[in-house]
Parts: sequence; structure tokens; C-alpha cells
Amino acid sequence: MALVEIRGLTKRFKKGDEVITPLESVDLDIERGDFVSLMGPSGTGKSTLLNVVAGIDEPTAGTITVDGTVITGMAKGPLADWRAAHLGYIFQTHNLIPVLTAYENVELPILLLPLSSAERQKRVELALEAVGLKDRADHYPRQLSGGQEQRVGIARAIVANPTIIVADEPTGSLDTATSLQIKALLKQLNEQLGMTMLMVTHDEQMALIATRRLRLDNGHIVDGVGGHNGHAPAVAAHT
Ligand SMILES: Nc1ncnc2c1ncn2[C@@H]1O[C@H](COP(=O)(O)OP(=O)(O)OP(=O)(O)O)[C@@H](O)[C@H]1O
Repeated sequence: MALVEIRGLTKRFKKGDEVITPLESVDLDIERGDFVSLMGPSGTGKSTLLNVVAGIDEPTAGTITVDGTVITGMAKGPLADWRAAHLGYIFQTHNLIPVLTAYENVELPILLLPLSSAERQKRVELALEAVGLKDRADHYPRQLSGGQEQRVGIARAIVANPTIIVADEPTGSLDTATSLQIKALLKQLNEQLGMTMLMVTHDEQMALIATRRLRLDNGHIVDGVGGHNGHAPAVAAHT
């Protein structure tokens, strides 16, 4: 069984009289340790797919199973608990809380988890270390560069040691040099810490760090490049 199994995923939106179906019966498997990039024209439903996988948006039809747990149709409370323990989200803009330090921003998502304060401290320190910012723990977002802020956002996404990390254009608002650093960091998290990732990007160069490259067009995943963990060639559909 794949780590993430998406079956018959359909998402429909109504805009006045118009019905938009960005996702139409999408099937996809993501294996543990995969780094999947998702590209495609603007407005095709990439963010919608990410948000449904993240349990933020409800699909119109279909199921998503993550590590054996069916998250579609879950009640709000249990779904929030599931997200806190299993899902890391990297946003295009870091969304840090300005009045909290880097340390406190990273700690925020695990305050919901049943951890001792010593364990919590250990996890925050490890996450800040993984993104190379242990020495900036006491800095506020305004005292950090754009790239450092995004690193804190990444530390926040990995602090719970989630089952899967989703990233929506993680370098979309960074300059070229900073994008390269974030690109290297994400690759390292996948290769060295084995983190499973699903990343939406418009940047071909960014997509190249993925072990599996997919495109979304007209409601369907139309092609795949690479294979699970970079091995055998794979198509986008479930295998
Ligand atoms: N909450 C919503 N209500 C109505 N329509 C929506 C909603 N969210 C998304 N859409 C529509 O669904 C379609 C897909 O949107 P989505 O943001 O997923 O595309 P995208 O591929 O991520 O685009 P981009 O590359 O520009 O970020 C768009 O036509 C969008 O307008």
C-alpha cells in the first residue's frame, strides 16, 4: 500500500451559474520517501489538490488515504488532530507570526500535540538545526531575511516529523539566489531525512529536484517523469 493513495478524487466549485471542475477522478499513489513535483498551467487545480491532500479542503468525491488512515469524510476535530501530527505545510509566503520569535513560530504547531516540554524543546531545536537557523532562535521575523523567514516556515512544517509535507510554490516569492538555497534544503530534507513531499511549482528548475514529476491539466494528471524514489519510470496514475 502506498503512503498516500488518492482514488477518484473530484473537486467541483460553483461560481454563480458556472461549475468548475479542477480535479476529475484523479488517481495517484505517493510512496514513502517520494519527492513529487506538480506543475501545470495556472488555474488547473494544483493548489486545490494540495489542499485536499492536506485535509484543508473537502473533495466533492473520492478518497484520500494517508498511511492507512482515510482522511476524507473525517469530522473537523479528528481531522485537525490528524493534521497536527501528520501534515507539514510550506506556504509560498512563510506566514510567520510577527510577534513570535523564530523558536516560538516553530513551536506553535506542536503545542497541540501531547508532548512533554522537554520533548517539545528538543523537536524545535532539531527543526531549527535542520534548516541551519539554530543561532537565530530568538530573532523575530522582522530581524530575518526573506530566505531565513522561509527557512523558519520550513522548520515549522517539519517540527512534528510529519508523515507528508506539502509545499505550495515554496520559492515563488524569493529571489534566484535564495531560491537556490531553499531548493537545496528541500532536496536535503528528502534525501537525508527521508521526508515525503508533494510540491506545487511553476519553476522547471525547482521541479528537477523531485524524484517524480507530474503535470495537472484539464482535471487530470497527464504525465509523469521519473519514478518512485527516482527509480523505475512511472506514470502518474496509481500503480
Ligand atoms: N474556493 C473556491 N471557490 C471557487 N472556485 C475556486 C476556489 N478555489 C479554487 N477555485 C477555482 O478552481 C480552479 C483551480 O484553482 P487552483 O488555485 O487550485 O489552481 P492552481 O493550478 O493552483 O493555479 P495557480 O498556478 O495560478 O496557483 C481555479 O479556476 C479557481 O478559480
